Amino acid sequence: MILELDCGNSFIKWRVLDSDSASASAEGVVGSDLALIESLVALPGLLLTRCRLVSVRALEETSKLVTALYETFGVAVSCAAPAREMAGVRNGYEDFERLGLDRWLAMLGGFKLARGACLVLDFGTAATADFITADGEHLGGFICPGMPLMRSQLRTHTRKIRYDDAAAERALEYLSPGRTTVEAVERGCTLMLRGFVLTQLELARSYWGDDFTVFLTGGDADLVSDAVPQARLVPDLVFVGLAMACPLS
Ligand SMILES: Nc1ncnc2c1ncn2[C@@H]1O[C@H](COP(=O)(O)OP(=O)(O)O)[C@@H](O)[C@H]1O
Ligand SMILES: CC(C)(COP(=O)(O)O)[C@@H](O)C(=O)NCCC(=O)O
Ligand SMILES: [K+]
Repeated sequence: MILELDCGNSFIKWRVLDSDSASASAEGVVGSDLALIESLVALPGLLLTRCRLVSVRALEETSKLVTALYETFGVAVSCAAPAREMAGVRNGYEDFERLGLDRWLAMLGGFKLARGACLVLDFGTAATADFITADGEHLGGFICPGMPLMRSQLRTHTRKIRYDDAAAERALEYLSPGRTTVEAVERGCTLMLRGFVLTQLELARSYWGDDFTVFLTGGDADLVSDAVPQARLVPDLVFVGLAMACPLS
């Protein structure tokens, strides 16, 4: 069985593939290395043969996790690394190693699925947009605060914005003007994300007309999907790219 990990700034997304790689036999989202190991240990009949991982965390933090996986499961870990070019996509950053690896893998996955120009939008701790032309040239992208960061900035820098997760979830059933603090903040931040999406779409249209594919991924992709009915919602887009960047044979 193959373990796949996507270590973002807030959460580790994991899944276990059967050895034929065809289907995920288990998956989850956890907040720490320890919680990951616990979830995996609790799986009946787990026999890991390989592991591939992408991380946007500090090298030291990632190394710790790699060591813990080796010590617990005896599994060697293959980590995605930056590249100037891969699978027909050319990294557009001045310094290719500085492009977030989750962005890079989502781009590889998107370009493979679209077989043409694409706009890849990822809604995690940060919200990111990346533009790839039909011949695989990465034009660059944009980074702005995602939902978790917008919330926590408001909370940290005001005296009176405080509410719990359950209230936050209820507040997002509608997007009409808020009549409580939680509604005003949750809906306001959601509209910021949607505004971000619409601006990226406008730019993509100015480059490619209607001839491009939009991908939505990341934990908060659902919050914006209504605003882009033509988009492909692909929650595991980073994992699609991870398999391309870390082939295991
Ligand atoms: N099952 C889930 N577990 C945890 N967070 C989730 C889940 N579904 C959606 N989210 C939301 O996704 C966001 C984090 O997205 P994610 O792509 O995991 O971020 P990152 O890659 O930066 O760690 C949070 O705002 C969180 O509330
Ligand atoms: C932009 C990001 C913070 C997004 O991280 P995430 O929200 O997925 O945790 C990450 O891709 C990153 O650290 N990138 C390096 C900076 C860059 O891409 O320019
Ligand atoms: K991510």
